[in-house]
Amino acid sequence: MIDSLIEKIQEKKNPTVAGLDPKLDYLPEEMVKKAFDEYGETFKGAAEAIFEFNKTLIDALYDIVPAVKPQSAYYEMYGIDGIECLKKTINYAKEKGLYVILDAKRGDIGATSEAYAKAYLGKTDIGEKQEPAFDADSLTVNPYLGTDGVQPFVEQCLKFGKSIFALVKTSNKSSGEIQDLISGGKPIYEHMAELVKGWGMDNFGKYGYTQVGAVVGATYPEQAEVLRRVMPHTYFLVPGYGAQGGKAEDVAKSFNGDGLGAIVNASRSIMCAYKKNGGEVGQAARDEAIRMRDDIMSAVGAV
Ligand SMILES: O=C(O)c1cc(=O)[nH]c(=O)n1[C@@H]1O[C@H](COP(=O)(O)O)[C@@H](O)[C@H]1O
Repeated sequence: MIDSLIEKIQEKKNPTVAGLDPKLDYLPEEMVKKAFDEYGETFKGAAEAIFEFNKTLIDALYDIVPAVKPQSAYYEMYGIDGIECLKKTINYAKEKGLYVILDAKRGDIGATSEAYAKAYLGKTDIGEKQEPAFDADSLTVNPYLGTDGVQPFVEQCLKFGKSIFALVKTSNKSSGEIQDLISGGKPIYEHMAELVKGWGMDNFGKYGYTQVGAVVGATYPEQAEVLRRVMPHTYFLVPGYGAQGGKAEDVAKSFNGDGLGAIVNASRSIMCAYKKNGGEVGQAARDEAIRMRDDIMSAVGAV
């Protein structure tokens, strides 16, 4: 439920999410060496090192951030061992009370989206039984296949109390190639915003937000301002703060007047803070997460 994310944001007074996008290069050398000494230079060794890194980050952050966002690609890279590490990371974060937004940007024709939706948010049918496979709280979804590709995710959200964030205006430099094209007098991302709004219509939570959120990049503040008006009841996931250059005053455009409405992601700037600022991984990540929280809160006002 988006309500559960909102409550965690309010409890921590922090509208930010820490991205868990772990490349081996981001890990301290001794952490990688220890795992390689035990398991060799193998996917298993890499996955063990990454889980250790994620645990260190989660332990350092869970009492100050409401959510984490593991990016699936950084785990898929290490095959089955990487996927297992992703699942262990999801479980560990949930045990620590964090809301887990799995960033896998899924989306396909309806039938295949249904399989993705069951895999990541709902439960898989096995004979008479149903088992959760990944059991994330939320999933990023690529909605550019249209309504039939998104509806199965919405159904699983309603059935199992989950949420999704659909890509509307992405943070990357080429996002305008398609998303900014004008059609029928307005940009494609605005058409997408109207669809996202419609998909969420039937399921408002108690704080007035729907289970169908939108991804709106921190790097496009003018567009965010428009999108905030088009989708007043939609929660925004705002990536692009920090490493991609988004600033607090930029992300502030994605919030509503009540200080709710958006959660801002940073991955590299938190994970790799120890490389830039010195100190150990966990403490440096915590210091950066606190700095980011205070920076954004001062631009947004109270949560
Ligand atoms: O869906 C996302 O999270 C996402 C959408 C988008 O438009 N831009 C974007 O950067 N992301 C993700 O947000 C994270 C940004 O990471 P940093 O640039 O290291 O903070 C990565 O996991 C990206 O895959």
